[in-house]
Amino acid sequence: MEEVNTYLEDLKNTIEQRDPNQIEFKEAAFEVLDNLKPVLERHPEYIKRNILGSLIEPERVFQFRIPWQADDGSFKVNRGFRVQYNSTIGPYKGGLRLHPSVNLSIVKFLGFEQIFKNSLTGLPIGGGKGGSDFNSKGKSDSEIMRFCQSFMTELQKYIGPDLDVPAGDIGVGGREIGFLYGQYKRLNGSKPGILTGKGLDYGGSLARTEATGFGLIYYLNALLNGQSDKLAGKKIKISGSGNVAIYALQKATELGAKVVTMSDSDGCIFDPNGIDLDVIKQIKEVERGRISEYVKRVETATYSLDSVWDLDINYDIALPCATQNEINEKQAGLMAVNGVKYVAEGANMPSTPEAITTYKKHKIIYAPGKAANAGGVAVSALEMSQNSERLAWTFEEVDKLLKNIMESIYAKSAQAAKEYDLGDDYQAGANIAGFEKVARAMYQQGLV
Ligand SMILES: NC(=O)c1ccc[n+]([C@@H]2O[C@H](COP(=O)([O-])OP(=O)(O)OC[C@H]3O[C@@H](n4cnc5c(N)ncnc54)[C@H](O)[C@@H]3O)[C@@H](O)[C@H]2O)c1
Repeated sequence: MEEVNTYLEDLKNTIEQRDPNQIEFKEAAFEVLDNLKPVLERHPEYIKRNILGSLIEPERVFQFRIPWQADDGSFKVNRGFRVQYNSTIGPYKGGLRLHPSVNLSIVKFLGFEQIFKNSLTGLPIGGGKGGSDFNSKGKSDSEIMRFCQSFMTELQKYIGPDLDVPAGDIGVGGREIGFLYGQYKRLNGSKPGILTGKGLDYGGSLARTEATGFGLIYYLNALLNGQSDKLAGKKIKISGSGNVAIYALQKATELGAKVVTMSDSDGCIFDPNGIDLDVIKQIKEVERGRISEYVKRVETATYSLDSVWDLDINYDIALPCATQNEINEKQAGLMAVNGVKYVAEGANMPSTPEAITTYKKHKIIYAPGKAANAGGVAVSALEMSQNSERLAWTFEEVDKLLKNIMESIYAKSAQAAKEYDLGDDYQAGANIAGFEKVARAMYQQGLV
């Protein structure tokens, strides 16, 4: 016990000394370290081999500049990253994020989370992440294309179908993946296995677009079943209106729940009758407009500049699907007042540590992103399988596998929580179940 505490404290001090300013990375790493205490008590050999010392340090980090030309002829320069975090159980796998907030701390936190998430899927994929501080808002298609071409001109030196396979994340959807793939192909020839989230016409998988949102709802459904509860009739708040949010809305509505809010970085909408999927898809996927447009088309809805999480209404389930640290302690407290029973994260780390403590205090059941949003990377791995086979599976085949994977992630997390006597703590359950596979593999591979 004493040995475990000392070991974990030493690791935290190491992180603090090496990267004192990496706030998001420290938040993600400290959470995992705290949750792994009981595992280390059972497995002193992991301390002896310093498995966690290796796990917290990325195998490799690339940082580079991305010069590109704007439509007005001016020369711009952004900063690009790729963190190859851990390849113990397979090639590095994880998305690329384009957002002005992107820095090394954010890419490292996402890459670190990805190790456990990918392990939980049961598929042979390691953890990685990348991105740039490029702001897509207001950019023309040509500017996006020139930026993506320049990004890939550097990134292509570090990736490969059996080495590191990036995908989309915030700011990187089908359009960006198309431009990135096109540039990769110009430089290296046709290799569909180099990226996932590709268009269906050039090696993409059916159901990849829907995967994270659908997967979130499949996980939630399994969680509710485990509590002898059901999704039909539940009132849900969703934040965000991007890829994850839209397909979570679709599947939740199909299964009989009512989603009453969505948002973007400007504000949020509230529609007591349930958000209209077709209107959202038209605004966000076709017109690439702002969410405020919704109230011009749907009479029953209202728009406000507040965060979704400050809206004082009664509801049952919170699905944060926008960005990291979007829910603070006060907003988590409001959830308890509003009668929320479950929080399942579509986004990565959307709840601050204080918010998570508040959920637990009020017995709100909490499903962390690394388990609940693993559907995207799971179908990305299925896209890699299809690319290797030179085959394309049907939507139904992929969707069925996705559902099985999400149910098994819930079952693994619940089983780990039970095994370590942690009750309904699915956060610790996910961290432990994700870690155990990677730790066993690292142990078998020796000094890695
Ligand atoms: N796309 C995937 O397959 C996938 C998989 C796993 C996890 N995620 C995570 O899900 C989250 C959303 O990703 P996405 O792919 O839907 O991105 P996206 O770019 O399609 O959508 C992001 C959404 O969040 C909103 N948003 C961004 N910052 C905000 C803020 N500060 N306040 C309110 N809204 C804000 C944007 O307006 C947009 O609606 C991210 O945390 C991402 O890492 C995505």
